[in-house]
Amino acid sequence: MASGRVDLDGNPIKPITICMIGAGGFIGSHLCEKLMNETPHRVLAVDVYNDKIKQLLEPSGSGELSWADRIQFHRLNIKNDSRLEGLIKMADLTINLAAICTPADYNTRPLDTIYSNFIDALPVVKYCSENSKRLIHFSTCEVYGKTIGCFLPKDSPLRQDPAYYVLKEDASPCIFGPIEKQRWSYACAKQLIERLIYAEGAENGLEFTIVRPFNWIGPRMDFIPGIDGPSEGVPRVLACFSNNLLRREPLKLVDGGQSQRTFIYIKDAIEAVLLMIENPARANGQIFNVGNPNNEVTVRQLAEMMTQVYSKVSGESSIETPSVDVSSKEFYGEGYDDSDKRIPDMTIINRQLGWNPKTSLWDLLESTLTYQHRTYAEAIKKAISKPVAS
Ligand SMILES: NC(=O)c1ccc[n+]([C@@H]2O[C@H](COP(=O)([O-])OP(=O)(O)OC[C@H]3O[C@@H](n4cnc5c(N)ncnc54)[C@H](O)[C@@H]3O)[C@@H](O)[C@H]2O)c1
Ligand SMILES: O=c1ccn([C@@H]2O[C@H](COP(=O)(O)OP(=O)(O)O[C@H]3OC[C@](O)(CO)[C@H]3O)[C@@H](O)[C@H]2O)c(=O)[nH]1
Repeated sequence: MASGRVDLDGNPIKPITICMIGAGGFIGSHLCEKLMNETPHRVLAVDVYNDKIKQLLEPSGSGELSWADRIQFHRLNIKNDSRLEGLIKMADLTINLAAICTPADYNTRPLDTIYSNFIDALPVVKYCSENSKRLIHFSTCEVYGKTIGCFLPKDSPLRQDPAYYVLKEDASPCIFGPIEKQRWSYACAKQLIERLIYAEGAENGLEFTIVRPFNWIGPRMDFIPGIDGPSEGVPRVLACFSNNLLRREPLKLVDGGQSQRTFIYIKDAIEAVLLMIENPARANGQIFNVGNPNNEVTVRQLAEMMTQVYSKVSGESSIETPSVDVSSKEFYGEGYDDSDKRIPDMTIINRQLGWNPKTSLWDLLESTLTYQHRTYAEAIKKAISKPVAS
């Protein structure tokens, strides 16, 4: 059955079945929503949790794109579940999103991080290769590590030259710190699984696409400590800063907030993934940076912008001391290190898929912080007003 939709080359797009591993996470939940709302594809959603896709698992309305029979949740841990191979065999395409991917874990739980990002991904690659199934694997921009430019003297004019900092899939080196900086356990595991997938493509004909996300952010990212996640948990920066703003606490700037990041709105990024899904001839064998080079800020600037935007969407004035500096050792513990700057080169994704990001940092923060405020402000107020047990 054709869906009436056409790919970038004008060919009809046939509905397919996708085995999505890690479908219950931040990116997975947005991808499931997009696939259910805008395409006729079926999803076998695999995860240990489903809270973020609950709305899709309820019976849906009628109509052409009704998702009632098109999404099926399979609660399983891919570490140790023999059902995985069967699900991959039932699908035309597997998308692997499952991973430990919060920096607070990389230096404190390096073994879990390496197992999750390398060892646990091995059977997925093997089953896809042995059963001639297409694989879209989620890697990370962290595989680039640090820029070449950061090793130049602080006053070197070459630091301004894009050749020293723009990150290119087919040219940039992967530069990690020493082994005792366990921060790099994640990047290194992701790099090795990329190399394995690439080798399966070269030697055994695996049809693969590797995605390197550059700080995708938006609603449903991670958790708010003490509300829908552990009180002592440390999520990624969007949720850390959201939590501080909701609780009217200063935002914590690690090592002065000098690191630079480019942030992309999750909805822009999901458009790119859908193009990969529906244009296999253009996406197979490729490694894609997916980010927004126009949205670069230092973490300090991000904190300032989030503070302003949150004031606007919540109607609350900001606190007297909006941010404080904290050392990385204090915040993350021993073995933390950081990527200095992350600007994605967009040549390959532009050439293959004609994709470009659209949403400015201000606009994406406005919609995301509106969501954070609506979702969490009341719960935080209640939690704060509860008397502490003596
Ligand atoms: N969000 C970003 O900006 C970003 C940036 C770089 C890379 N990535 C990569 O994209 C992928 C998805 O990231 P995310 O932000 O959605 O993270 P997430 O933590 O929200 O989602 C990961 C999901 O995988 C599930 N999972 C983990 N281990 C599992 C297992 N053994 N069995 C079954 N399910 C398991 C988790 O329960 C979770 O729902 C990850 O591979 C991550 O490394 C994301
Ligand atoms: O309260 C905080 C929390 C963090 N920081 C600093 O912000 C920078 C970004 O941190 P974060 O978003 O948590 O993570 P990274 O960008 O370093 O790494 C992610 O990038 C992609 C991915 O692979 C998956 O999402 C992941 O590894 C950083 O400099 C922190 O130190 C802060 O100042 N205050």
